[in-house]
Amino acid sequence: MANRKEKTFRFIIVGGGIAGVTCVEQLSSQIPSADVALITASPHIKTVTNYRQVSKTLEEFDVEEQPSSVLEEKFPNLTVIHSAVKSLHTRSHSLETTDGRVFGYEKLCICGGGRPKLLTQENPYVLGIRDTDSAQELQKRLSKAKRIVVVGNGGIALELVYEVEGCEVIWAVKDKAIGNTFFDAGAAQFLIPSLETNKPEKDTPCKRPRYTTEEPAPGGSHTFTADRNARRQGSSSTEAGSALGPDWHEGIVLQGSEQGTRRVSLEYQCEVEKIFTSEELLNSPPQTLGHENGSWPVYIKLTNGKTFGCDFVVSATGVVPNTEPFLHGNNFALADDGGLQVDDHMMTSEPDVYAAGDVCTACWEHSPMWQQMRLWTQARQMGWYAGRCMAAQVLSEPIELDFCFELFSHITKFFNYKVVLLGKFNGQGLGSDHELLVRCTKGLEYVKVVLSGGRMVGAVLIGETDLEETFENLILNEMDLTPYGEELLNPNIDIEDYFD
Ligand SMILES: Cc1cc2nc3c(=O)[nH]c(=O)nc-3n(C[C@H](O)[C@H](O)[C@H](O)COP(=O)(O)OP(=O)(O)OC[C@H]3O[C@@H](n4cnc5c(N)ncnc54)[C@H](O)[C@@H]3O)c2cc1C
Ligand SMILES: NC(=O)c1ccc[n+]([C@@H]2O[C@H](COP(=O)([O-])OP(=O)(O)OC[C@H]3O[C@@H](n4cnc5c(N)ncnc54)[C@H](O)[C@@H]3O)[C@@H](O)[C@H]2O)c1
Repeated sequence: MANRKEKTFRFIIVGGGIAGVTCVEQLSSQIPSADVALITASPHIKTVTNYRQVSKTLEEFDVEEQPSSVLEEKFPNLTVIHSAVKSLHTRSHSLETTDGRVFGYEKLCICGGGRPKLLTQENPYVLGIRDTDSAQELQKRLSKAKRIVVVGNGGIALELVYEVEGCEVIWAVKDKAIGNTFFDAGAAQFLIPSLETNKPEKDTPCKRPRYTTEEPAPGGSHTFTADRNARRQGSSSTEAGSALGPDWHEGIVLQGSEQGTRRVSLEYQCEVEKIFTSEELLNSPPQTLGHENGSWPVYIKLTNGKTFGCDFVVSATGVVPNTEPFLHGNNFALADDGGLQVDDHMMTSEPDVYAAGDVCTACWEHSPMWQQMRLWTQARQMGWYAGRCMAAQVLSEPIELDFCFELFSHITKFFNYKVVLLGKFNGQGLGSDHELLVRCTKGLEYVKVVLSGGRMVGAVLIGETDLEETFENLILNEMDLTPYGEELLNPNIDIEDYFD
């Protein structure tokens, strides 16, 4: 490295997202005298506000973008450096930023997050959503759009197709049902009517002790149209805000160029074959257009043979860890998903280098009820725990894997329903060695329990079920539930009293 070290810090944290900021807060509170630097490429930092511990492992909070001065005022020994890390030299314990400065560290934590795994990087009509800028770009482009195509079947796609109004949405999913990263086909079936209306239909609980689903035919499609006024009546009013947080879409207007209804057409079990610009289309065989006219700026051909013209494509196809600047010349072990492998102390394979949040992959032997998903909650938990591990090492204190990694838990909202996911909520990794109990009341709630060897190992709770704490306890206690059988989901039994 040509440049000399400007300063050596005891701790450097890279990344001003939830993982990095939480790590800084934890370290600075535990060792207030330590010199800490936060190096971040973004002008603002993300902080957790209104934190609420819902149960032993479930937590809820808001995410706010704030100026970094807020953090510096709180922690006098903290220096925030607004620049991107260009290269890391683990042997000399130093890193270089894009503005040519070099900083030394005793301990480093990489919290560089992830970036959208776009269908293609080169096409200006293909958008990804990650931060405030990309959300604002989406809002701007949407305001002039008549039709968009959303590709992907995870969190962003679920939120987007529900929120967009005044613009036709073609939603292309690889799977047989919607929301494959969070739900199975049964939950998807429960949610689908919300695309047409938000009015809850009052039915009596229908207990479905064994699980059955009706799947769309391969390559099948469905169109859902919602009445905007009906939807407004059903939804509670929300204040607009500028921060991209768990309710990121509530801070921006996702309104297309037309007034009125929401219209979502679902294309199941298909992927993207090709994306054409209108110029490229001129040079392709005439049948490529299908029933489309040639006046859209971009066209997308799906593997089910259909071609759609649209104003732009949203690629909601997951994230890739932001590892590039840190790899060259170093010897990091990478996981299959491209993340920096970390052990049960959030340490990477390089000495004195830790990692947390979306950039890392948890490679310790997980608790049977936990799995990594790239979520705000886990970014916060990992950042917090990485800070504790770094401090513990410096202070020569022992530390054990935190309890939050015992049980996977996530609380969120999809299609205006509260959604709680616990443990192996989709029977992940259980093969055929599990059974499901399902209770479903159309428009009101969907409760699914995953049982293995008579014990509850996971649950999906959609709606105001109020079951999260009891089910969390049943999973953590590993209680044999065989004697209760299907009574477990009997709506006429107050399950809390049952297990008191
Ligand atoms: C639209 C959207 C909605 C979401 N909704 C939810 C939700 O409802 N619930 C939920 O739990 N999760 C949600 N997520 C996931 C959640 O945002 C992420 O899991 C979480 O933000 C990851 O935090 P992080 O700190 O690891 O990374 P990030 O928030 O990505 O932060 C990374 C930071 O590192 C900085 N950085 C990157 N490279 C460098 C470099 N070379 N040098 C210096 N700095 C660098 C970046 O500028 C940034 O400040 C959503 C994600 C998106 C995109
Ligand atoms: N409420 C929430 O909890 C929430 C909301 C939004 C986003 N998030 C998180 O933000 C991150 C980004 O969200 P996301 O929706 O992009 O990712 P995701 O991982 O949730 O979903 C990605 C989806 O894209 C599909 N996919 C991948 N490659 C594809 C391809 N080539 N063609 C078609 N489909 C493809 C996958 O099957 C999957 O359905 C994720 O970590 C997600 O968990 C969470």
